[in-house]
Amino acid sequence: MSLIKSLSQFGAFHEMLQEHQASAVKKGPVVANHLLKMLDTYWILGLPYDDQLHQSMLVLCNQSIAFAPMNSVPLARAYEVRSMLLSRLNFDQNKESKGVKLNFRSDGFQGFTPSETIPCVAECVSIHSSLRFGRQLVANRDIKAEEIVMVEDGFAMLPKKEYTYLLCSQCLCIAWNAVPCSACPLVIYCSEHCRASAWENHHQVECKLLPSIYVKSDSSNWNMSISITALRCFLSSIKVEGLENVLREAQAIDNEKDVCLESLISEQCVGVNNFKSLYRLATDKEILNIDRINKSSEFLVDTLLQFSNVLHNCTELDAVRKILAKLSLIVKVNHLKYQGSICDDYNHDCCSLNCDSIMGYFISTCSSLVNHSCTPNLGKVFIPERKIVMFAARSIKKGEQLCITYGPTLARILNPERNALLYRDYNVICLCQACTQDWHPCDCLGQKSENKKDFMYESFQTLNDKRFALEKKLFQQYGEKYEIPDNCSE
Ligand SMILES: C[S@@+](CC[C@H](N)C(=O)[O-])C[C@H]1O[C@@H](n2cnc3c(N)ncnc32)[C@H](O)[C@@H]1O
Repeated sequence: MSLIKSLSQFGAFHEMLQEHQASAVKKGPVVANHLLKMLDTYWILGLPYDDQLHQSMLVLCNQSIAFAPMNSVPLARAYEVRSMLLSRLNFDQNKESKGVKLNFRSDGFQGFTPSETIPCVAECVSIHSSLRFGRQLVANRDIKAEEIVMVEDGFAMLPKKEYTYLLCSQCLCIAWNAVPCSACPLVIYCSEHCRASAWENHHQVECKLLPSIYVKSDSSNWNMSISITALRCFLSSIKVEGLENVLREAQAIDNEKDVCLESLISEQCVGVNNFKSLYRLATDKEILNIDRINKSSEFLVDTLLQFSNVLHNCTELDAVRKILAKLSLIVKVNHLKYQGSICDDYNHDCCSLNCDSIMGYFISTCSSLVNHSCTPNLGKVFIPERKIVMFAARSIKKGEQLCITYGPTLARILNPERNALLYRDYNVICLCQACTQDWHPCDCLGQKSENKKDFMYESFQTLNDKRFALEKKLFQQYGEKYEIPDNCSE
């Protein structure tokens, strides 16, 4: 099954990349038909049908939709096959879109009183800074378990490479409606609305760059997802603020003596999803690593010059290179791994997906100020409309730092592997209590440390239970109730 899965998800695409140059990665009837033929082999193989197989087939079909020219016969054929697959999956399309369209109230979340200065966090949260952890969120009063402490919109999001043709490139919900970009074959959307927003925000330019970015990623160890997310941050910033302003703001921030402190004292720059707040996320310590990604930013600038006119007449190419390198670093250190919602009857999206699976990358500015702990006191859920919600996973005392776990499964991994992963993925040398006091079984010689180990596991369990309970509550309060197909089992 895994061979078939990988074949359907990305294999066909890479096969084509090997055969063609970047310039050839474009829509065309031949490729679209080829993908549909590959899909035919599934039927011929006569594998036992189940939701997972159909899901893999759906991905291949979506690829064909993405590669088919607009208004073409192959596009119509691919949509026909898709409808058949959806009916096999028992996913009625109308029901599906209802399932992911949640009806948020305009007055926000119940029990969430926004802070006056930073509206995306609750009034019970303050921002502090310390030598040990840098910027951090701290409870300014006792917080009860399950209280919501943050509701923030994503700044940029991107599906993981293997989910390119399953998830909406704009909001990361499952792209049941498979709305292709009318120009490039490398993204798929859940709705016309997401397609239009992405086009407006970044894709109008990104669309022309993606083919050469994908080809490069195939032939190097370069972290393509980080770079594309950084590119999206850059493109949406210049869209909103203009290139000149972005260059000016970046230079001003580069000249600041203490970026962390500056962003703490400048209210405008904390908790606002704008270029300044994002660019201030890179700390001096992290910037030491910037050389490692300079090469990829050089490539991005070259690609921007070759395939777009956004840098037309720009004389400060070195400055743009630096901004892109710094944004890549910021994305690398601050991105959160996007997970779908936990499986339950209220969230259809999860029914055929592994709920632990990491499906994409998410970055926003305020969530980036939350440090990691291997015994976290906050949980987080991603909800439709590109939002993240953080909540207290247990009661929290006034003065306690608010922490999440950066990786959903990290707490189950023992040290030293856990620390190695944190360093590799987030540049974090973890100074949380569990790590500094060696709360791991290798050192569990006495009863005391054994208890601590248990506590750590328990805290992870509690976190998951709370996440589950809160998610359920949120969806019940704010999500439109809809009927679940009878055979929609986990
Ligand atoms: C997402 S940022 C969190 C905000 C950060 N403190 C700041 O001032 O920008 C991640 C960075 O915070 C620091 N950090 C986060 N969790 C940490 C931990 N458990 N121990 C030590 N440093 C941590 C590391 O420098 C890491 O690269």
